[in-house]
Formats: sequence, C-alpha cells, structure tokens
Amino acid sequence: MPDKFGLVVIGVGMAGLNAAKKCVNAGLSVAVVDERPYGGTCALRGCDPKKMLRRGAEVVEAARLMAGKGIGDTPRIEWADLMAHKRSFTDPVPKKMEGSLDEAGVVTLHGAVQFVGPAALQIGEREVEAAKVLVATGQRPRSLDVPGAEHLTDSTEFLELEELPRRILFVGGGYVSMEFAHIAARAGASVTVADRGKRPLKAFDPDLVDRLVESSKEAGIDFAFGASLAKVERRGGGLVATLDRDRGSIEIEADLVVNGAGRVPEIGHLNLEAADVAHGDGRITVTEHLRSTTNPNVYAAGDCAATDGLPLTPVAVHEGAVAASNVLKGDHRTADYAGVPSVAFTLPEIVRIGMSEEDARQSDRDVDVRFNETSAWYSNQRIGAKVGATKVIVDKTTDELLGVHLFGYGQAEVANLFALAMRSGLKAANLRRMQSAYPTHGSDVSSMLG
Ligand SMILES: Cc1cc2nc3c(=O)[nH]c(=O)nc-3n(C[C@H](O)[C@H](O)[C@H](O)COP(=O)(O)OP(=O)(O)OC[C@H]3O[C@@H](n4cnc5c(N)ncnc54)[C@H](O)[C@@H]3O)c2cc1C
Ligand SMILES: NC(=O)c1ccc[n+]([C@@H]2O[C@H](COP(=O)([O-])OP(=O)(O)OC[C@H]3O[C@@H](n4cnc5c(N)ncnc54)[C@H](O)[C@@H]3O)[C@@H](O)[C@H]2O)c1
Repeated sequence: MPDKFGLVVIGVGMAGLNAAKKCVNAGLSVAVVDERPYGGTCALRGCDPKKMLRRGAEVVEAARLMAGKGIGDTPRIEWADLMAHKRSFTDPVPKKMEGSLDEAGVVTLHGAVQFVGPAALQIGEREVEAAKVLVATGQRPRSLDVPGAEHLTDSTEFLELEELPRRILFVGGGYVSMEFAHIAARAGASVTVADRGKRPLKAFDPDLVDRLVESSKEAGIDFAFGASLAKVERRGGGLVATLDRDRGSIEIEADLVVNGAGRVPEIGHLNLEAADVAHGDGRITVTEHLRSTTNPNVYAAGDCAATDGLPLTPVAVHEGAVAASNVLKGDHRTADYAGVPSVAFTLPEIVRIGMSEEDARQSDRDVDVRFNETSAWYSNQRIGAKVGATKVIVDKTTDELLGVHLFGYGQAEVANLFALAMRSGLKAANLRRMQSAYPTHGSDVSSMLG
C-alpha cells in the first residue's frame, strides 16, 4: 500500500523547506524527500559557504587597502583553517534542518525520486501518493561537453578544496567564477577568468563591470575574453586548457580548472513524462500560480521552475511560499519579483536591481540616468578604497526608481534600502529625504540620487 500525503515536496532547499513548513503548519500532511543531505544549494553548496570563505578575503582586502595608513603587515589566508570556518556552518545544516522539519511534523524521506503516475512517486522501494506534489529540485552545475571535461572542477567541489592550488583557471565569467576568483586571488592563488563574451557578469551594468574588471586586474586576476573552452589536457604535473578565440586558440596552464559556465535545472531524473508535467528549456512550465500547465496536481518553485524570477535564494523562498499558499487555498497568489536585488560578491561587490540602462532607454519611459563616480567619496576614502560608482535610473515624469546599479564596498547592504523602496513603491524623492545614520554607506544614498 502506498503512503498517502496531502503534499510531497521534492527537494529540501530554500523553496522546498519553506513550502513544507507553511503547509504542515496549516494542518496538511506533508512529506519531503531529497536525494542529498537536506539543505539545498544555498546553505550547503552556494551562498552561505561561499560567503564564509569570502570573509577571509574581506579581512585581507580591508588590511591591504589600509596598508601605509596605520595598518602594518597584511594578514594572509590559511586556507585549511578558513575551510574549517566554513564547515563550522555547513556541517550541522542537514541534521538541524531535518530536526526542525521532524519537529514541525513533516515526514522526512531520503532517496532518488521518480514520478510513476500523475501524483504518484517512487522513492527507492517506497511508493508514495500525494494530493499535490511540489517540485523544488533547483539547479546543478552545467556539464561542458569538451575533451578532457573529466579534469574540470565544479563549484561544489571548489567549496570543498582542502588546499588551494597555485594556478587556477575559471571558465565562464558569471557569478560563480567571479566570486570564487576574488576569494582565490586574495588567498594567494594566481587566477585567470576566461569568458566567451567580451566582459564578465553580463546581467550587470557594463560601465560598472568595466570598473570591476580593472580593479580585479589590480588584485591580480587575469582575464581572457572572447575565449571559449575547447579542451583540457593533463600535461606533466598540471592541466592545460585550450580556449578558442576568433583569431586562433590560446593555451592556459593551471593546476585547477573550474567550470563556472552556468547551471541547469535538475529535473532530468524525475521521469516527468509519467506525470505529464511539461517542461521547456530544462525548466518546469508553470502558470502564474506556479502550477504545472499540464498536470494540476503538480506545482514547481525555485530555480527549477520557468518563472520570471532570477535563480536566487530570496526568489526561491518567495516562490516556495507562493506555491504553498496556492496548494492550501487554491490558486490565488502570484509571485512578485519587484525590487529583487542581485549581488555578485566580488571585492568590492556589484549590485543590480530592476532595469538595465539599455532596457530603460528602450522603454517608453522618460529616463534620467544619475551616474556618480564614488571612488573619492568619504565612505571610500575612510577605508582606503579607490574604486566605486553608482548609477540610478529614475523615471523623470513619475520619479519612480527603475533601475539601481552599484559598485563598491558596502553596496550589498545599501542595495537592501533601494530594494525595499522599489518593492514598496517609494519614489526617488522619498529616498533623498531619508534621514540616515551618518556616516554610513547608506548615508550616500541621497547623493547617489542628486
Ligand atoms: C556557488 C553558488 C553561490 C550562490 N550564491 C548565491 C548568493 O550569494 N545569493 C543568492 O541569492 N543566490 C545564490 N546562489 C543561488 C542559490 O543558491 C539558488 O538560487 C537557491 O539555492 C535555489 O533554491 P532552490 O530551493 O530552488 O533549489 P536548491 O537549493 O538547489 O534545492 C534543491 C534540492 O533538491 C534536491 N534534488 C534535486 N534533484 C532531486 C531529485 N531528483 N530527487 C530528490 N531531490 C532532488 C537537491 O539535492 C537539493 O537539495 C548561489 C548558487 C551557487 C551555486
Ligand atoms: N551571488 C549570487 O547571487 C550568485 C552566486 C552564484 C550563482 N548564482 C546564481 O547561479 C546562476 C548561475 O551562475 P554561474 O556563474 O554558474 O553562471 P552564469 O550564467 O552567471 O555565467 C556563466 C558564464 O559562462 C560563460 N560560458 C559558458 N560556456 C562557456 C565556455 N564554454 N567557455 C567560456 N565561457 C563560457 C557564459 O558566457 C557566462 O558568462 C546565476 O544566474 C545566479 O542566479 C548567484
């Protein structure tokens, strides 16, 4: 006899966890299942471990910026100890998360899952039936189909390195590569980032990215643009990556080649066909209520769902909550993606919220682009920083904040002020009039809007 539940959630990451808790708290019988230890990408293989490692780089960088300004010897990263610092956070996560689900009354299952009917699942030997299923299986690193791909290291493996190799090549100049490159460079590695495009971090403002590229070079990071990975070979004691460019190929020697060439939704092994769950471009096709367009028993949320939301943790949490509301009360709630900040945690960080300058200019809005070179501003001078710029795009007619682009130390926190303002429909004038604590990075906001 199969076990029966009101809701089965596949994937215990940010989207799944939040949906399961919301539904069980409302009285539904809920089971969750994951094929890996509970926690998902963000807590175990993404945001949180990455930022634990970044802390080491932040300390080194802060001291470097103040060298000759009252700070003596620059500290150095002890990689194994920094990894232990990371594990002090990540190691307890699966047990804690499973404990909190058990305590809430969620049935916690483990194993690979397959659909065997419209709302029937096979989990190992066990058959489970559900009134509703939420697919929240996230994404995994994209495999690169090149000779020697077996020599590549993915982001999950990078976050587990016991020793940091001396020479590291990052393939792909997206979030993963740029963030890891900045950490590795501060930890003393010799780092190159290669991307097939003409600049890294395509989703961010090009004027700010160009500044980031220059400051990254000063931090010792080399770049190869217009370069697409063709093969990786083991030669002697190291690796050699061949990258194709318009005018011939180049070879880069490294001890480690990291695949940062993107991520793909993890829905391939679910046997979605058995449940008639439609998918396109690798993501589950959903309605505005996050319900499968072809199977009314199934919802999807987070990175694996084809929505307008970016593959980011706050979006996964929000979509998990929206899907749970709809499971509980029928389809009534839609996701709201207004004012979601996206930050690449390079050193310093770069931020985007809302529209790009290009999109704003191409829209029918009358736009005012307020650009500021902030490198000489007090908040940068105080910490010895020599880079920084901001671009805020405002609708001239309505004074609405359309797009916010920030580059500099402290800007990831400043982003939250803009995000709140944009999500709440506040105008540029509201932020200009804000009485902020002084002197803080936040107190620069009114000048950014000037
Ligand atoms: C290196 C890195 C750094 C990142 N940094 C940030 C950041 O700083 N800020 C930010 O907002 N976002 C960041 N992200 C993105 C963020 O981690 C994701 O957007 C978020 O975790 C998505 O949550 P999710 O619940 O959709 O999926 P996930 O957290 O990926 O959870 C999916 C779960 O499903 C399970 N699963 C998959 N397939 C199956 C199956 N067939 N059967 C059973 N279980 C299955 C997986 O094991 C996993 O536990 C980062 C990502 C990476 C890789
Ligand atoms: N701080 C954060 O919020 C954060 C951090 C990491 C990841 N993420 C999420 O994960 C997603 C994936 O990030 P990512 O960095 O893996 O991918 P990405 O899509 O951001 O970047 C991949 C890059 O690789 C390049 N590329 C692809 N194939 C290549 C090849 N063969 N040779 C050379 N370059 C190649 C692409 O041009 C692109 O610039 C992001 O969209 C983001 O939403 C977020």
